[in-house]
Amino acid sequence: MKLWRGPLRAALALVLLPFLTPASAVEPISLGLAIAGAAASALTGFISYPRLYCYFRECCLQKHDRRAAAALQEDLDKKLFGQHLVSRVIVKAVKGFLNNSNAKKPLALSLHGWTGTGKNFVSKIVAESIYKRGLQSKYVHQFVATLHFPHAHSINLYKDQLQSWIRGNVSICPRSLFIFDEMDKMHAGLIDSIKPFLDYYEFLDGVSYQQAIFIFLSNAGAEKITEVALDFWRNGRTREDIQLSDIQNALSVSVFNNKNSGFWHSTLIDRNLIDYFVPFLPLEYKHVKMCIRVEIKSRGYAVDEDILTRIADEMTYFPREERIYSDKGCKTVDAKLDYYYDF
Ligand SMILES: Nc1ncnc2c1ncn2[C@@H]1O[C@H](COP(=O)(O)OP(=O)(O)OP(=O)(O)O)[C@@H](O)[C@H]1O
Repeated sequence: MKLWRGPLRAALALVLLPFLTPASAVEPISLGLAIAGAAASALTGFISYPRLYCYFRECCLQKHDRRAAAALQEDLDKKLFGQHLVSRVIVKAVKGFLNNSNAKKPLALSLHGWTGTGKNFVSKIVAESIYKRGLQSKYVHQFVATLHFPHAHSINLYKDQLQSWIRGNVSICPRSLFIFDEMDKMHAGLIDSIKPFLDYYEFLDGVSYQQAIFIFLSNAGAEKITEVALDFWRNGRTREDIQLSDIQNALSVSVFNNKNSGFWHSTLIDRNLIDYFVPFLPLEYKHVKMCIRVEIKSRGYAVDEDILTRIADEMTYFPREERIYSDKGCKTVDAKLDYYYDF
């Protein structure tokens, strides 16, 4: 209870002072001064205990980093389906980074995969593991290429804006999280403007970026990932046999050479500033069913197995002959539920 001693004692003095002193002995001025002093002392005591203060108000570096790493593992294990590589890489990368007080560069993760396979979902889980308010946190910043950087002719303006947004936000909070969605729709060259922030500099103009986290999301490379997954399937090997080394190099090369990737010939890849390329495997029928089940439960309804199967059957699957992978992943599951359940 050491934490409380300072502010508590001051607050107690504030309340008890008029009762402990004979009424006649307390002049209005000294009473006023005493009250002001006690209030100030209580306030400074309160503010000087960051943990307590941050319990009520959001702070940079809010969660204890070890707790954040444990929460991340737990959430991914519980909520993410069919992505053994993702869970493994994200937990290792984020945990290692959060626990390293001497990081030489910010953490940069590039998430790739088919639509609806969980890239945004995982970014949200990462954000929530670090900041209680997750994506709503003032230290988490999300950019969507088609929304924030729509015009090719404004690329120089976007480069300046992007740099000053990042510089400004990291100056306020070193443990800022930046999420770039739709990288495959970003104009080539734009993302290179943030290269200095991802590099191994201790300080740039007095600001250190070494505690920041950058996450890039993209559909680029999805074909490559599917190719590997299909190869395993056709050779009778399980999905869980796929190792990161079976995909990662081919993925980074394909993203680098893909004119529509936003990373086309990017110096971020060229200079090895992306720490991990994280492959999201296409989701199978059984994973779609798991998503539907979660969605039904989250709406507070009893699971009707017939409806669940019907919705999963309605989704479309590829390749045309084998029909193994959902072409929308788990996207649109919630919309289909609205049709079957009379909410
Ligand atoms: N692997 C998964 N495990 C559990 N739920 C998932 C998974 N993938 C997707 N979902 C569910 O589907 C929703 C949509 O997925 P999400 O937005 O993460 O897809 P995405 O990969 O970002 O797609 P896009 O490339 O189109 O942006 C999620 O909010 C989540 O509810």
